Amino acid sequence: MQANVEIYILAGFLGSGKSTLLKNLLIEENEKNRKVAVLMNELGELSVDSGIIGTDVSIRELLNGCICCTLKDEVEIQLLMLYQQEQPDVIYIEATGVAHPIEILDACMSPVIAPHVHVKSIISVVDSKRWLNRNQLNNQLQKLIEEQVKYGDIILLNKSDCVSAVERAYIQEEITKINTRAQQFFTTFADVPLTKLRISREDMGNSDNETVHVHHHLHIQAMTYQFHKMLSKERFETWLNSLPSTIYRVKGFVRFKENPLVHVVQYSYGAPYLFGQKINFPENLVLIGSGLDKKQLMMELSELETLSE
Ligand SMILES: Nc1nc2c(ncn2[C@@H]2O[C@H](COP(=O)(O)OP(=O)(O)OP(=O)(O)O)[C@@H](O)[C@H]2O)c(=O)[nH]1
Repeated sequence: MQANVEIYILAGFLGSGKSTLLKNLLIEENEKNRKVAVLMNELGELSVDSGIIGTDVSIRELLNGCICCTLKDEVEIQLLMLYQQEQPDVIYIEATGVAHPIEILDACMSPVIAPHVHVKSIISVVDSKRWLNRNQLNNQLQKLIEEQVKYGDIILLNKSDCVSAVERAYIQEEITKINTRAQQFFTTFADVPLTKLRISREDMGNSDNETVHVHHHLHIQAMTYQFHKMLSKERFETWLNSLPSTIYRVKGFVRFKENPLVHVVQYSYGAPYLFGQKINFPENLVLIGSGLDKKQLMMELSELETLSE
């Protein structure tokens, strides 16, 4: 069976250095002979020099919209196509500067593609100078920059050449207050070896019907559950309605005993939505949240299957 494709999400505010980082990573991947694909949410940002990055990089661009909102479905299609047609070892996703990390992860973890990918980390690139001056931005953008930091697994404090040593210490202190767990690196022109960005994965169990794709270090986590049996609709709805607020998203396909149709499950920040449809999809569920108690959730879902027998 084909191994799960690694995914790295490159997030960070406008002009922070995402494309610079991507170029560095592609050069290094080329030296390592790994097969790489790139999903970009921007036009013409990457000047593709195949002499440097190699010719074996599949680049897909998602234009005219944002991958974390209007182009979410497009992300799913592109990832699936890359997985099926190119079979890369790794996919780098460069989001726009205004994309929110949770929404990007949501877009990558569609129930169809989730079983085949492994989101290794969200790398948030911060423009150090911009960080210091962020109060010049409107409240919404300030919040976004802080959320990009809050949900990053690895934070590159880039453009460190533009700030003093004292400022660097101050930035580090501020960033640590917002995100205590992320690894931080000061960089100039996003120069950081790939090995520092690869955090090892810790799987949570290995049973047949569960796969965990995101490392426990990740602040926003995702998990996939594969159903093998039909459920009681009532029990499932009760479970869905009892989820804690730390679970932001649940989505997937479920089959109920009471109804022959596969049901699409959509749950976003507390609001559940179920509807039957005639197309068949693999019956699995993706959950996204922070501090997911994966073992507990696995148990609850498994119980829903057995109790519905
Ligand atoms: N001085 C300095 N400039 C940098 C550094 N890193 C990147 N730049 C420059 O900053 C500009 C923006 O860098 P990009 O890599 O395009 O940033 P981006 O995050 O992809 O930008 P958007 O796609 O617009 O969001 C470019 O002109 C880079 O050459 C750095 O560490 N120091």
